[in-house]
Amino acid sequence: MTPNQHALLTPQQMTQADQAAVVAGVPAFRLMAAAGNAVAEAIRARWSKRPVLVMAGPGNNGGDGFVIAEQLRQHGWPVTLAFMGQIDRMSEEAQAHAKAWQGEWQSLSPMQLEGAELVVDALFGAGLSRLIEGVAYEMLEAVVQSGLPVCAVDVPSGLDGTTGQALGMVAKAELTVTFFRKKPGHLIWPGRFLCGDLLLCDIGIPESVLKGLAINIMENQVDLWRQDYPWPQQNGHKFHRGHVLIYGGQWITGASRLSARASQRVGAGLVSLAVPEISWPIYAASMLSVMVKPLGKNQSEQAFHQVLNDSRFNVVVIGPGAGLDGKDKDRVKQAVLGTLKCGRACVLDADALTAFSEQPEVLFSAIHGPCVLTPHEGEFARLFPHLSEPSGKDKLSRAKQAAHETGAVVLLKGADTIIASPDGRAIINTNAPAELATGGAGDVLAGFIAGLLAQGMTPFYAAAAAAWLHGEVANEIGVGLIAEDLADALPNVLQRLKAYQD
Ligand SMILES: NC(=O)C1=CN([C@@H]2O[C@H](COP(=O)(O)OP(=O)(O)OC[C@H]3O[C@@H](n4cnc5c(N)ncnc54)[C@H](O)[C@@H]3O)[C@@H](O)[C@H]2O)[C@@H](O)CC1
Ligand SMILES: [K+]
Repeated sequence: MTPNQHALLTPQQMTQADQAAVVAGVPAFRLMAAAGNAVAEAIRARWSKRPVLVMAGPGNNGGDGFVIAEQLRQHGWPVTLAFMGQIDRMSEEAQAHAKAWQGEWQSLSPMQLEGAELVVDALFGAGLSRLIEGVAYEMLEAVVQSGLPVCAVDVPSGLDGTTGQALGMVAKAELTVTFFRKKPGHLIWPGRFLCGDLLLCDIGIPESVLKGLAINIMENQVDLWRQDYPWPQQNGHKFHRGHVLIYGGQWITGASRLSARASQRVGAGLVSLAVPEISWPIYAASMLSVMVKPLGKNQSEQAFHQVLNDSRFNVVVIGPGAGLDGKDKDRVKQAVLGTLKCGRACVLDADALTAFSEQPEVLFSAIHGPCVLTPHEGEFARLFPHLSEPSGKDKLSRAKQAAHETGAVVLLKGADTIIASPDGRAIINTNAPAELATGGAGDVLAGFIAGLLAQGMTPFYAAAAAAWLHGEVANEIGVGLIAEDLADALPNVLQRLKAYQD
């Protein structure tokens, strides 16, 4: 991935960026001044003049705090500065800014909240290295209890900038001001919630420093995959736009139909559904431009393999409504293994994942080609029990590890959907509204991914583009959304995307 404005830097990479900027000739003192000034400006833009408590910690986050305190004081704000640490053990630039602070400071204590109407949280930022304990814990706890608005500098103190997890205690911010690039922890829950509104400020770090950082985490934005987006070509033909084959179940017939419509809407040239003969009339009666293939009377576990022999199908979707009862489960497993064996690109969702929960390694060892797994947390836990939530591992690491172990692109769903590639890259999706948590939305997502894969996008970018489109259509529809609406709202979103592209 080419690092751009959507690159996400871990706190360690941010520190490297900071050091590289200094090497490139930007004095550390100036960076800190710019950071503090940016926060002070954001505070003045958001809040009216009021008594403010600035909590400054022992590192450079605290250094920023001294700059903010002085800036606000110069603009006539009543400022109390509560410091935790030793000035003479701070970095040179932080010491210089601490000396430039014209007021007094007191040792950090919850007592200082008395009379404050705003709290600036500059205790710990990128340098947080352990659980919040002791006086810092008591202070943050008192801030939470006070209910006062908080402006966090870089990250709310106690929030791990890499994982989005709280280490001990975090006071939720109303506004978080960060610098140069966002961090993954700003976007992953609960981090996204704890940051409140996030403001990204330029503090004079040159873009060139990005080249020296091995950046492999990005926020999902159009610029990431717009070059690869498969717009229909004037001289194109439906056979150039791929043919998606979707496995339909016997009992739950809506799910795979939602996937089919989504694949069509996102531009697949042709879409076919392979369904049990007994359910064929239901499928066939409700689909017009989707071809519906009956899987034969006996519906043996091999029936799907015969359909797969047709090499025009270049992408296969298995899972939505596939079924897990009785023989269904074996049929689903055989369909998945057959698809993987013949090297077809595939999207495996829902029942296709759960079908392997007793023997996930059978699935994993069969994956050799382009494959996207789209679990929600429950399905993920069944396939990767060692990586499930109680493991204590954060969502980004879990998705990355799962991609590494399986060789598939793993799209781990949620408000902060993560798309992880086996090569270590990851994209965090941020545009999904709460309305998307509704039955059938995942089936639509699987269809979007398959439709993009069929048109030649790579699995990683197909999954990213699909997740973004999915969020965007949901935002367009808003409250009252049901899964049926999603595919049909896509044309508007695609037209806007195309206009932006042109
Ligand atoms: N990276 C950049 O480009 C810039 C960074 N700046 C600021 O510098 C910050 C990073 O500074 P530092 O690397 O000094 O790190 P921090 O200021 O975040 O904290 C490091 C200090 O906190 C202590 N500490 C860590 N976790 C603790 C815990 N749980 N309890 C008690 N003490 C703990 C460490 O021992 C160390 O003394 C950024 O977050 C940002 O606010 C800005 O000044 C300007 C530029
Ligand atoms: K902070």
